[in-house]
Amino acid sequence: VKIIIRIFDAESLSTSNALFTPCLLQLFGNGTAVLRKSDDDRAPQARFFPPLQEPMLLPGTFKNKVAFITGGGTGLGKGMTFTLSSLGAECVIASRNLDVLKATAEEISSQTGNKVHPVQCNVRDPDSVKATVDQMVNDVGLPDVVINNAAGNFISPSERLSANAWKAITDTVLNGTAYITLDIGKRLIAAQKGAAFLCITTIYADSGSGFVMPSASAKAGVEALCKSLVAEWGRYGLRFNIIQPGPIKTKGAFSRLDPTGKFEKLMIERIPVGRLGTVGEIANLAAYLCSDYASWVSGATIKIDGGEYSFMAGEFNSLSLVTKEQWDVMEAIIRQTKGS
Ligand SMILES: CCC/C=C/C=C/C(=O)SCCNC(=O)CCNC(=O)[C@H](O)C(C)(C)COP(=O)(O)OP(=O)(O)OC[C@H]1O[C@@H](n2cnc3c(N)ncnc32)[C@H](O)[C@@H]1OP(=O)(O)O
Ligand SMILES: NC(=O)C1=CN([C@@H]2O[C@H](COP(=O)(O)OP(=O)(O)OC[C@H]3O[C@@H](n4cnc5c(N)ncnc54)[C@H](OP(=O)(O)O)[C@@H]3O)[C@@H](O)[C@H]2O)C=CC1
Repeated sequence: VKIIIRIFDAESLSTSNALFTPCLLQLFGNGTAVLRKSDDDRAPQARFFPPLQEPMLLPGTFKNKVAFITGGGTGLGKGMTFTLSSLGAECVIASRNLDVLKATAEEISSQTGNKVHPVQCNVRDPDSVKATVDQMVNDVGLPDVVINNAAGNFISPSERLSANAWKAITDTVLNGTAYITLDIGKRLIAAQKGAAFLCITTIYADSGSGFVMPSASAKAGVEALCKSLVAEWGRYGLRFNIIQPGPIKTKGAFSRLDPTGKFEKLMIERIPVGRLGTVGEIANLAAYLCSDYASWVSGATIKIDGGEYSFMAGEFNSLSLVTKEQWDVMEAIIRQTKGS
């Protein structure tokens, strides 16, 4: 990309045509205008990749199973709860806002006919976690499925973060996952009961990411926690897997990560599939990983991001935004070049 900018900056290409402006964003903006048929929220190729949302597993896959989902009242957690409940699970959803949990539980159980239990829980507080798990054990017993989905996040330059901002995110994401996993795990081990654990992290758990530094640090820690327990707790009948979603337009995430709405377009431009992911797509993958069809899957980390991570990783992948006319110009320059 740097090469192209230099080329377009060259005097030999001096022109008023905006296509040759020496500005990365403008270059990409023009490329996008070419790619986009309209100003909707999908690129044209998205028509090849329709999001199928309905539960894909067989009805009854989770019959007689209990699933515990943190953050199950909203967004992806709500979607996973709906799918598991549709497939027969009795779900327990836990987060801080009991009114939201109650509304979600009512909505889902009325659609699926299976009970959903709302339990207030602050995963940052180990005593609250213990009380929540006590209540679940009392109401429905120990879970067969545990999904660590609750999270906190917001974009901010790291130099603006207070110690408490770091703590709010890392306590929720990393410590919260640890408190839930240790509490439920110990009880499962004592009861000699197997279970499938799933952690929802994100694609930047691998790479780190500026402007969400506490979240990136905590999500990487969650992945290390999971992978450690794959090895250590397999002998107790416990398996652990990780889903790394790319961008999915939930209110919780996008209100904090794209507060002006300007970033969404940029995300779609770098997603090869040409659209954001959907809640139903995450829910189907989660259901599979937590089902007995995935009994032999432990220690898997699955990216579900429409190819965004690969796109961002490749040095020259942004060239996919260069138009045919721009390629004609560049090819001519390259072919004229002789020697080094
Ligand atoms: C796009 C592809 C990849 C996407 C990945 C997505 C990952 C996600 O995790 S999305 C999930 C988003 N959902 C949530 O965050 C839901 C829960 N969030 C919250 O409850 C809040 O946003 C928060 C995390 C801030 C926690 O709220 P709480 O009421 O407990 O804390 P506060 O007292 O409000 O804040 C704690 C300290 O953080 C400072 N702070 C808050 N917002 C900002 C900000 N925008 N910039 C800088 N600092 C902020 C706040 O001032 C507090 O610090 P202090 O003043 O020092 O006490
Ligand atoms: N949407 C996206 O683009 C992506 C999301 N993710 C991950 O997906 C998961 C779900 O995010 P999403 O659905 O988008 O966002 P939401 O904000 O809807 O979900 C976060 C949930 O966590 C709960 N939560 C937050 N803090 C606590 C706490 N201290 N104790 C208990 N529960 C808490 C919230 O409920 P309450 O406020 O009631 O406590 C909320 O239900 C997260 O792990 C996120 O990191 C990963 C990649 C991309």
